[in-house]
Amino acid sequence: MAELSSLLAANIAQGDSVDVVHLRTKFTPCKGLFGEKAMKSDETHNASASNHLFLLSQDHLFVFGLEIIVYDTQERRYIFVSKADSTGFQTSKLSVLRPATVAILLHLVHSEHVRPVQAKETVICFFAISQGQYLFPESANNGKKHVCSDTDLVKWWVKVLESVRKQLEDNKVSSVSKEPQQKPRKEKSLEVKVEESVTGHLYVPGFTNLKQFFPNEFWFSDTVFDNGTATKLIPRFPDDPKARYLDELELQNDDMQTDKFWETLSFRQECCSGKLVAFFSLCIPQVSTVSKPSGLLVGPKLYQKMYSQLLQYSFVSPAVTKESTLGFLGSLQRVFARKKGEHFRVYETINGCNKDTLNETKPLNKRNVNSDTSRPMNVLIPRKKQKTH
Ligand SMILES: CC(=O)SCCNC(=O)CCNC(=O)[C@H](O)C(C)(C)COP(=O)(O)OP(=O)(O)OC[C@H]1O[C@@H](n2cnc3c(N)ncnc32)[C@H](O)[C@@H]1OP(=O)(O)O
Repeated sequence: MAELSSLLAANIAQGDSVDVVHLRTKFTPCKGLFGEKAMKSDETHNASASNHLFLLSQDHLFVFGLEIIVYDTQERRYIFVSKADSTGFQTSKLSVLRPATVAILLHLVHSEHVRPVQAKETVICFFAISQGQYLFPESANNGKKHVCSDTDLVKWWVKVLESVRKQLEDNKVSSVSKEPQQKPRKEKSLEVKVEESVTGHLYVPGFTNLKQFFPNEFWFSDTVFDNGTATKLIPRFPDDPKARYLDELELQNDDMQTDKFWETLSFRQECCSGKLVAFFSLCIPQVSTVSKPSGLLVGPKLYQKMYSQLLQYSFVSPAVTKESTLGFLGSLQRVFARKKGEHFRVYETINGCNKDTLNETKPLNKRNVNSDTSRPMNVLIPRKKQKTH
C-alpha cells in the first residue's frame, strides 16, 4: 500500500478530512547536483530530477504545502524536501501536518524510479531553517500560524522522520537484523550481509549535543555522505546553505575531504549567522515495492507558472486565504478542463466528502494578487516578526 491517498488516509487521524493537490513533473536530466566538473567526469553522478508540489486544504483553505524534488542517480535516490510551510488554518484538533508529511514522504520513497530500484538506496534529505513563511505569502502575519522556533522545528522533523523510519521498518517483509547498522555506511568496501536498518542522521554545524533530540539508537549525529572529496560526494540542492562553499572549493580545485568540510562549515557565514541550520537525512537501504506515481503530471513550464502563481497570492486572513485557495484551484481546474473535461477534479479528498470546492473557484482576484507578475513576492524573507505562541 504505497498509493498517496491510502497512505494519507492511514496516517491522518480518523475523522480528519483533507483535500490534496499534487503537481509533478516528469524526470528530466538535471545538471549540477554534484557540480559541473563531477558531472562531466563521472557517469554515476548524472541525475534526473522530478519536481513535486503538494498542497493540502481543509474547508477550502490551504493549510499546508510541501515542495519536494526527487533526484535519481545511479547510486541513490535523493528525496529533497525543498520547502515546508503552513497557513495556520488547519481545522484538525491533532496535527494533520506531520502525518501528511509522513504519508507524502513514504509515497515518494516507493514511487516511480528511473533507474533499477534494487541497485540503490534512498536518502530523504534536507536542511531545516525556521522562517516565517516559504510558500504562503503574508501567512506569518495572519495571527493563526504557528511558526516553530529553531529547536521546535528540529523536534518537528525528527518526529516526522522517525515515523517514516518506523513505518518502513514495520513493513519490511523479512528482517535479518533490526540492530542499527551504521558503520558499514562509511566504509563502502565492506559488504553488508545483514539487512541494514533505516537510520536517521542529523548534523547542526556548531552544535555538539544533538542526542537530546533523538528518540532511539537508530539516530546518529552525522551525515550520510561517504568519505572522500567533498565536492564530488556532497550534493548541492537549490538554495542550499552548503552549496556556495562547495562551489568555492571546486573553483579552487580544492580536494577537501568530507570530514573537514562538515567541520569547517560551522565557521561559514551561511551556518553561523545566528539561525540554526539543521541538515537531516533518513537513509533507507532498500525499497521493495514500487507504486504508480500519483498526482497531476505537468510540463516544467506549467509547473513553474503554477508555483509562481501560488507565491503571488496572500494568506493574511481566513477570508483572503479562502479566496487565494479557490483562485489557485480555479486556475488549475481551467488548465485541466481543457485537457480532460469540465468534471475532472484537480484535487483528491481524503477521509471525507467535502462539497465540490471547484463550484466556488474564481479567476485570479486582482485584489489579493500582486499585479507585477515579473516581481513575485519574495517569501523567503519574512517581512515582519511573526507571532510565536
Ligand atoms: C525543509 C524545510 O522547509 S524547513 C522549513 C520549515 N518551515 C518554516 O519554517 C515555515 C514556517 N513554519 C511553519 O509553517 C510551521 O511551523 C511548520 C509547518 C513547520 C509546523 O507547523 P505546526 O503548526 O507547528 O505543526 P503541527 O500542527 O504538527 O504542530 C506541532 C506541535 O506544535 C503544537 N502547536 C501547534 N500550533 C500551536 C500553537 N498555536 N501554539 C502552541 N503550540 C502549537 C501542536 O500541538 C504540536 O504539538 P505536539 O508536537 O505536542 O503534537
